[in-house]
Amino acid sequence: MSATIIDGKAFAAKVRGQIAEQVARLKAEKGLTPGLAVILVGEDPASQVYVRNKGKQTVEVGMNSFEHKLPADVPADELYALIDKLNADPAVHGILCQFPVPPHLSETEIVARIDPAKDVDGLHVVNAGLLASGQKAMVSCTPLGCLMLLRDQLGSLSGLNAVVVGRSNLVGKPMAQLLLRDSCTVTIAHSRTKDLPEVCRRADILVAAVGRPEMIKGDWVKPGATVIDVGINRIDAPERGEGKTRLVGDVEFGAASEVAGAITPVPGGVGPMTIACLLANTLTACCRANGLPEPEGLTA
Ligand SMILES: Nc1nc(=O)c2c([nH]1)NC[C@@H]1CN(c3ccc(C(=O)N[C@@H](CCC(=O)O)C(=O)O)cc3)C=[N+]21
Repeated sequence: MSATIIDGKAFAAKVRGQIAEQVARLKAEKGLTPGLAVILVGEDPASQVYVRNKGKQTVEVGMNSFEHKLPADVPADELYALIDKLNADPAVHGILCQFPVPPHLSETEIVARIDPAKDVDGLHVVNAGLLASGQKAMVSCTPLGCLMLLRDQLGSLSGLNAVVVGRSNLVGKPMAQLLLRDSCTVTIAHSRTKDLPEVCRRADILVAAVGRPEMIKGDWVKPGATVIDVGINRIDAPERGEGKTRLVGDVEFGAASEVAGAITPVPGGVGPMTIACLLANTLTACCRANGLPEPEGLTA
């Protein structure tokens, strides 16, 4: 038996199409253009690529993209002054500071400085609290993207056993909250979990977000389960030639896809959904800021 491969790239393109339609309507009917500000500190090459892709896709769906590049040694005060300015700017509906930042800056303090209503990463404690207490929040892009893929694949998630491996504030914890909200029975597991393979084997929905290449083995997967692989790990690929690398997930894809009912690949799975949901969150923030109804099909 071979699993359905969930095409996150195609699904993300569809979501971006829906966003573009709603952005066009917002412009025509209300004269509003959603705006996303992205702050990049320093010149990390991988971050530069991500930020460029985000900017490109933001413009493609008809939104305004504001990029702010700061030197690696920017004093914290200057960064905060920029965030304050963006918080106060009515043309900016979403603010994202690309992580990681240089060690003299604190990610926690940066996130705390962003207006929760503009926190399209969903990292502010106010958003974490709103989500946990079942209220309207900004939800982290990656878990939101995973939820969209799961709903598309399974329809109702009600009553299913979901196991989330990983407990980060960015993915594991908000993912668990969203699954709980969709009436799953949720287990949050992690690297210290006793009998992790056994816990994973009980999962109808298995979300892997540990950041360790191919840690989740094929025989940890329940036959027919839906597997969402959040990991994006670059590993050496000497078989492709000297010095070459390739991307793998947190799941041993080959073996798992023999057992699972459906599985996301890496690349082409969750990654593209993360950026699509960043745009979705920016549209949502714009609607909320202007007292308009929530965009359709793009929120948790
Ligand atoms: N404040 C903040 N928020 C973030 O959401 C954030 C961040 N900082 N820092 C870096 C990570 C990483 N991240 C990715 C988004 C999309 C892909 C993606 O689209 N990946 C493609 C291609 C990957 C490739 O070819 O390199 C795929 O999986 O198919 C990957 C990684 C968002 N991040």
